[in-house]
Amino acid sequence: MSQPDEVDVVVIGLGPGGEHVAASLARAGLSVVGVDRRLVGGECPYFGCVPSKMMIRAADALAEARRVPALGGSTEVTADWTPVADRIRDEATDDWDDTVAVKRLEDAGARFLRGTGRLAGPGRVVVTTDDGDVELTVRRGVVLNTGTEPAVPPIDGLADTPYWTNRDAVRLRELPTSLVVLGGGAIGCELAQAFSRFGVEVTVVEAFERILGPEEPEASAVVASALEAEGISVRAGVGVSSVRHDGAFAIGLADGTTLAAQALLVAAGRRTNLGDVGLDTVGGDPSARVIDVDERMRVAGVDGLWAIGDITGKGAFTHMSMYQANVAIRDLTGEDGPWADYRAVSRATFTDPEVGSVGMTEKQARDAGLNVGVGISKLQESSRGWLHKVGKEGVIKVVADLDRDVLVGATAVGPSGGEIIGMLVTAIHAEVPLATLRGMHFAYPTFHRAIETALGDIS
Ligand SMILES: Cc1cc2nc3c(=O)[nH]c(=O)nc-3n(C[C@H](O)[C@H](O)[C@H](O)COP(=O)(O)OP(=O)(O)OC[C@H]3O[C@@H](n4cnc5c(N)ncnc54)[C@H](O)[C@@H]3O)c2cc1C
Ligand SMILES: NC(=O)c1ccc[n+]([C@@H]2O[C@H](COP(=O)([O-])OP(=O)(O)OC[C@H]3O[C@@H](n4cnc5c(N)ncnc54)[C@H](O)[C@@H]3O)[C@@H](O)[C@H]2O)c1
Repeated sequence: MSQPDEVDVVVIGLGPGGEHVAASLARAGLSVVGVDRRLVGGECPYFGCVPSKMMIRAADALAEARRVPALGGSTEVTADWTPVADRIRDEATDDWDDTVAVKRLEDAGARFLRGTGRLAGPGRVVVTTDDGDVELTVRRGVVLNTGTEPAVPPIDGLADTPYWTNRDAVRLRELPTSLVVLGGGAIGCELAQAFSRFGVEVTVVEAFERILGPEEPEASAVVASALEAEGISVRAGVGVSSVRHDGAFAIGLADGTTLAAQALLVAAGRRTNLGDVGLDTVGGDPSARVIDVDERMRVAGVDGLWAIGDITGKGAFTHMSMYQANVAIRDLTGEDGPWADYRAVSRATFTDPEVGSVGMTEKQARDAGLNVGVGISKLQESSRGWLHKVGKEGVIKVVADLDRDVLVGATAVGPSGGEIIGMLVTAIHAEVPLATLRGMHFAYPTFHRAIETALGDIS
């Protein structure tokens, strides 16, 4: 190992946020090294949001075409996976090649090292590359953005089988005839519906009592019945107890039944990449599942260390990684905030119907001891829902803190649920009084007009 290089900032892990931090700080004139052992940009562009949303866009187009007979004519829909597989390769991932992203980073003025980065004591980082170890001394700080890997539960026999994770699912050239999806979270539900719409026979197995566990129960119910109406079998409240593969999968469930399928997709959550980043060398806890950060994204109790993205446990979303990146950039460049605030974190799950949500669920608000009021309206009972006819099911649920007279949480399930939620994000973020919200204009006949009904229902 040669003499350590001295730099201002090292970013270990270049997910969406880490890439943004490295490029922005380099553009601001700091000397920056960005380190990634896989692809610059992380999970989202290559294995996550982007390829999955391309699959979903195509699947939704097929579903809309199949709805034509109920509304105005006839269609014959022949699904073809080839354009989707091609688009993922050509437009999204460059066939899982990050040359463009590396050039973008280097053009911003950062140095890129492909390898595994590890803290090696205060102000020191060692990067293990194919050409040996590179030692770096850091003047200003290290930013961790090491993200997650798919979690694979310790199920009898599973490890010895050719199961897929999201990283395999987005690379498929050809679809299986049948698929079991282990896990009914966001990944499981989104991909289950996309594959089903391309003709795959899909079963979702979810150990918790309902799919989309972090969402409101009303959202889980609407999505579960939409999936079932399309022919997806949803087995909630039962875990997978064994997996065997002998040409095809035999998946044993805890209730004694066995499912047969050509393919198995494991979508059972994520494992944070924190075990091998050398947290122990700076006084951190190497066995921590998530890393504690303050409002400036500084790691609690460790000088000169910032963390952003999924590893902070504040919400495993690209927009969270980018939000926290901007906070860390402000702190590292000596700006005066604004600092991180998580009251109005929003998310969209791109099932059809879509689930948009923000802030607290009713249960979270009650557990927090708030004086809770809840209002609900059903999209299918709104004018727009009635007009929409097929695919009209949905629900708006708002959760209010009656003592403060503001909303603290909301869910919008239905066509464009992820867009409808936008105004409720503003309401919660800006703490708009309920009386002000109730006095607004809501255009007729929009889906978001159902929010007015939900506000009127709060009790
Ligand atoms: C199928 C799927 C669909 C998704 N859809 C959405 C969506 O629609 N909307 C949304 O907001 N979010 C979505 N997500 C979540 C989103 O992908 C992540 O929240 C996002 O990528 C942010 O992650 P991150 O910044 O923490 O890092 P990641 O994207 O996980 O990147 C971390 C990077 O660090 C690197 N790394 C790890 N350890 C080291 C080390 N020691 N040294 C060097 N490099 C290292 C990894 O190689 C990786 O490139 C989806 C995820 C999946 C899997
Ligand atoms: N649209 C989006 O924003 C989007 C889309 C996909 C993923 N994501 C992010 O990625 C994260 C990971 O997604 P995910 O769906 O993998 O995780 P998740 O934790 O949300 O869901 C995993 C599900 O698997 C179930 N499970 C675990 N072990 C099981 C077993 N042995 N048998 C049956 N079920 C089992 C869990 O009960 C859980 O419901 C999400 O938390 C989300 O933040 C976001």
